[in-house]
Amino acid sequence: MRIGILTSGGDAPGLNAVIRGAVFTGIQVHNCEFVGFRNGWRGVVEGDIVPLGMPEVKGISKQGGTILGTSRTNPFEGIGGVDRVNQVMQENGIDAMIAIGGEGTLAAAKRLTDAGIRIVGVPKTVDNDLSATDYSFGFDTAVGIATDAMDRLRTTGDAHDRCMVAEVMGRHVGWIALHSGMAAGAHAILIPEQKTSVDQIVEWVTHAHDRGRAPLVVVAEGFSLDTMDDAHSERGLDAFGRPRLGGIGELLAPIIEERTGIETRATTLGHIQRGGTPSAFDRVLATRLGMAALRSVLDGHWGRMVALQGTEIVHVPFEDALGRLKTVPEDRYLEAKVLFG
Ligand SMILES: Nc1ncnc2c1ncn2[C@@H]1O[C@H](COP(=O)(O)OP(=O)(O)O)[C@@H](O)[C@H]1O
Ligand SMILES: O=P(O)(O)OC[C@H]1O[C@](O)(COP(=O)(O)O)[C@@H](O)[C@@H]1O
Ligand SMILES: [Mg+2]
Repeated sequence: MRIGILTSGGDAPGLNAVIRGAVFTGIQVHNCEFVGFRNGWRGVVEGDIVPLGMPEVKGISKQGGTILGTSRTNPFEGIGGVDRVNQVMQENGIDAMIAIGGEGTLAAAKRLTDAGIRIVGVPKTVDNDLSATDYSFGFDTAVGIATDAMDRLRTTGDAHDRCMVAEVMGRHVGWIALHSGMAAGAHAILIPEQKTSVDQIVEWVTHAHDRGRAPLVVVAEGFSLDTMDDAHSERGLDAFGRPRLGGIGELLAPIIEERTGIETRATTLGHIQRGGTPSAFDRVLATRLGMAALRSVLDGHWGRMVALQGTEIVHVPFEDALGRLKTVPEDRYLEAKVLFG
């Protein structure tokens, strides 16, 4: 069998380990052949294909980014569409595809599978917001990087007796903020799921400071104060019409400083959280997902994605991952909240 692999959407540490897991098992155990589509669906639509054999995947599971490149191209736009995808697959002798990507990638994969194209999905999200998988690769790495950054912010905060605000990723959900904030002993964790007042934040910061602490406030980029309708966005829309988030930490810092009288600094971690080498956990998870995706292809599980449930890798229909975000449940937030202030 000849299988095409693509990575689509924002990158996440572990993409290369998924590719290696699938290619290694496919070639060594099942006599499959592979090609890579370059830059996500764009490579599918444009027929931009590269060889993908053992030499290409050697040693890549520890590499960040994706050896295939990625994009946010919609395969139904421009010259794309079902007929074009079928044509490129036929011309290149490709029997099936493994699509690694986020909700949009899987939505595209579902539409193509509904039209008869043979696709298996692998969920990708650094924010950990896809339903039907307990964790996605990249999330553990991002939490590790954010926690390390907060440990560092705490020592400089202590030295100057300052309040430090750390802004982390999390467009719609606060998983990275919740986990890294808990790990680093934050005095307040602000997430998109829980609108919060300035008064409440000021109370937590003041209380921590009164106990002799340099307060650490962790805020997800998608967080809104209770007075805001939408997440803070001051840099317009991206090429796909989504508001560019970022800057809520910088917005909060002067408010906290003015209201508490404690000197306050904000740091935005940004794409550092997505770059570089994946954690051991993410390498193992991603490798297992890649291997399972290959098994799903061999078993003909079209229209399904592999997922982690508990400690098992299972496969679920694309629709189970679509349309419903995996948000931080109230009880997980309340559990963390006990530690605030
Ligand atoms: N219903 C859809 N059909 C086809 N393509 C889609 C659909 N929804 C989104 N996409 C495409 O998938 C791209 C990648 O999105 P996604 O996989 O969610 O990555 P990310 O979450 O990192 O942005 C989107 O930018 C868009 O072009
Ligand atoms: O800068 P980019 O590539 O547009 O992406 C930024 C967005 O991607 C994210 O990192 C989410 O990525 P995931 O889709 O992997 O969860 C958000 O936290 C952030 O808003
Ligand atoms: Mg996403």
